[in-house]
Amino acid sequence: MASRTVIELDTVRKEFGSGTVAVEGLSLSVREHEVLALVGPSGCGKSTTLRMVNRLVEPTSGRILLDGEDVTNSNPVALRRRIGYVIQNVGLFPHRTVEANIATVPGLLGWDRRRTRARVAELLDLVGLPAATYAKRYPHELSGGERQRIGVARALATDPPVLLMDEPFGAVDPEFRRHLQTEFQRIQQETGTTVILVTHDIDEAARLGDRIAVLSRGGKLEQVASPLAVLAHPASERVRDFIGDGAASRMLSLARVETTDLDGADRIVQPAPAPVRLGARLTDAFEAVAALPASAMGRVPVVGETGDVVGSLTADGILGALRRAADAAADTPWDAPGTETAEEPADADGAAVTDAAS
Ligand SMILES: Nc1ncnc2c1ncn2[C@@H]1O[C@H](COP(=O)(O)OP(=O)(O)OP(=O)(O)O)[C@@H](O)[C@H]1O
Repeated sequence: MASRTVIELDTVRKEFGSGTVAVEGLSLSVREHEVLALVGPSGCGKSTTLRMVNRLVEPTSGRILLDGEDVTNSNPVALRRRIGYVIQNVGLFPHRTVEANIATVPGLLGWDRRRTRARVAELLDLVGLPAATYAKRYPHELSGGERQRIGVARALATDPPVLLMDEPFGAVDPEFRRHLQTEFQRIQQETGTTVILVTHDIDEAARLGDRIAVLSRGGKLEQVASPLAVLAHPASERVRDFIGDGAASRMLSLARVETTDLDGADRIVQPAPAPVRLGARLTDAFEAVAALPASAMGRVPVVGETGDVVGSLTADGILGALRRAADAAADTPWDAPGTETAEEPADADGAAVTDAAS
């Protein structure tokens, strides 16, 4: 899967005046349309890394390229218009309405009133807060989760190709957090925005990230790989420590039931129990097997898209599926450390080939 590099960090270092080295020799590239989750223990340099991309923090050395252009040569204000930024406590202007908050960057760009109003309504719709109810409210008239969504809408106002998110769901309770994560996934898939998401929560990273970059103290890159590869094959003891317990159960929620995991449908004991779907998450398949009555002999029917029974699955089959997924993750070539800055394949015109439907 070849994809264009949108952001490239090239041996970036940040030493603060205090002598603290927050980031050391970090090289990392972010591909178009992907969500790269940046994780690691507290103080490892995640926020500093993010803030160097939009020049809220200047790197001490190294280069950061946005679409091939060194950001240190860009006008910081113009740069920030190309990069949306969402932080944990949102930072909405308290004395401005929701509409005026979202219209901040369009206002700076001199959009006319009609265009701005239409865009605000569109964005409110996108984040599930209808303009008729919310446009004229002030931030203090919103719940924490609603404020968070307005923060996302504001960051997306001028349709920036890149969105930086720093613990965007950190301040909300776990149940609502889950809801916001699902909403974020929908919005990201709809807009195709390239995202760097900082989180200290490995579950959030595994759920939302196309790839996970694990940093250790001093902003050192320990591993960058798909969530399954990080969970199944942690590249170092530090990554293993960061993941903590429960890697296998996390993997269950990432891997899916495939045809190769199934036995024949003829082994299903009648009356057949409720089936699971081909492509279901292994967690769901596992729950279905665990809930079987003794008479089912530990075997659940599996149905295809049309609802036809295509085979049967047991707990052994689920374990096999887990191993298969872990092996496949180890074989994914673009996850291999050190290939991050590899040349992109080029088409006949020399332009980078992207997998985006354009
Ligand atoms: N402006 C600053 N001046 C001096 N040191 C700083 C500054 N900002 C961050 N640091 C230090 O740099 C290191 C990395 O901080 P950073 O905020 O990037 O970490 P983080 O991984 O985002 O942490 P957390 O998960 O706790 O938010 C820390 O040791 C921090 O104290």
